[in-house]
Amino acid sequence: MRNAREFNFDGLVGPSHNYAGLSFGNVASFNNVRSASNPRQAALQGLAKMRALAARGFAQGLLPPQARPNFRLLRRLGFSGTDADVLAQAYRESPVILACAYSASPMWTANAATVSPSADTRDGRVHFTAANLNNKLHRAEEHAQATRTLRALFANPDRFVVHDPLPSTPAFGDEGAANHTRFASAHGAAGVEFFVYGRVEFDPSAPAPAKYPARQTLEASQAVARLHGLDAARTVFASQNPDVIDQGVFHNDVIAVGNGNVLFYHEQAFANEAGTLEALRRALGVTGTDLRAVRVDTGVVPVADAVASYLFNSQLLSKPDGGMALVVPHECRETATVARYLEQLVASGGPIDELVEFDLRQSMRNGGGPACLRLRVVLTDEEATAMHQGVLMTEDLYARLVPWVERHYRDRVEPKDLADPQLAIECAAALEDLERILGLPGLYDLA
Ligand SMILES: NCCC[C@H](NC(=O)CCC(=O)O)C(=O)O
Repeated sequence: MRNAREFNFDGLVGPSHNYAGLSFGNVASFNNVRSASNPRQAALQGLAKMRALAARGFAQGLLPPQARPNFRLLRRLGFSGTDADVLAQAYRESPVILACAYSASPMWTANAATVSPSADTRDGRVHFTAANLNNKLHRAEEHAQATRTLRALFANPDRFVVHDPLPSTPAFGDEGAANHTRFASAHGAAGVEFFVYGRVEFDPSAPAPAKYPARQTLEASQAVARLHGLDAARTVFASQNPDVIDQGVFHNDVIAVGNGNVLFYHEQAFANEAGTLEALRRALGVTGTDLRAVRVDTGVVPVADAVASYLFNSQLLSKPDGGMALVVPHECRETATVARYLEQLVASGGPIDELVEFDLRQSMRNGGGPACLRLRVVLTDEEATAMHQGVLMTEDLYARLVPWVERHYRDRVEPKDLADPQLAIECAAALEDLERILGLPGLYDLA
């Protein structure tokens, strides 16, 4: 077994962070529509989490924001003239399309890609597939920059492969790592990759939600597993429970999280709980490991409280000196059932023995918790050395990014501000500076 660590790449929140209510099926996004956002605070909250986890010895990096507004999208949809004309016309004729072009949604990097570490893949390289996110207009073009960014960071072809996204059609709806979990006895050991889907395109009799969209299909998950060269005996596909999708669980990472040999999940997470656990046990058995399932019952935490608090949208981190920490948002303390449950959880003598709490309210109000904000990439020491180093979180990088945020970010953005051509100019200036800070010239294709 190779020595490997799990790197968490958090999305650096972009300067256009706003609340546009774009995600039907995501309760927080809908509830906060058109309220004023604070992009500066959002970015600082995210950076504080990255810094704190890095300071504790967890391997931490970041993924840069994307260029906004997306002028290419606006022009393709027929808005024309100078940049200022395009913004004015879009605001007049379709403010919602303008909001889509301005969304800072790439901050939720769990949706950037699915990642398979080299210990799991046939060719021994780390495989990435950028998610097409085709369910929502404001996210459907993220894959272009996500692919470009991943190829810039993980450029060495002997160690890394960044696949093109799957076809952007409903049959291959792909939301990346938000519906993907990896289990292994240790990060560097061969593991089990677990894909959870919300519907099956070519089997109309398969379970599917009635009210809200299922964003991930089985066909997409299978294609990613094929592309990454995963071993069928160590790959599990499971159906999400369609009833919880209809209660606001738009990704599996709102109701389950896994790490090491631990699955922390809600009793209602899967369409077939017993069958899913059995499949995971069998696959982990191939690696000589036992599954430890930590189940939360509906009677203890109702689904609505799990959705409101984002209990399961937590990061489950193996601590350098043993044990696991659960990284939760403040909202968990404010939800009585969840607060009570968590106290008992860490005192229970089980695998999760510590809580780490962060204020991520700016992101939470759009339905993004600690787990949404990070992409996990397990890297061996050699792979870690081969990647671009400028995005790894250090005290020095933190000290450069805080003043960068303070220089470029507004502390208030309301829907009407998206019509202000000055905001677009500020966003462009921020990214121009960021390319320099991260040592990534040409990261953005702004032509
Ligand atoms: N993994 C968390 C993703 C949250 C994201 N929210 C949003 O896009 C809300 C954007 C808005 O409504 O302005 C989503 O639903 O995909």
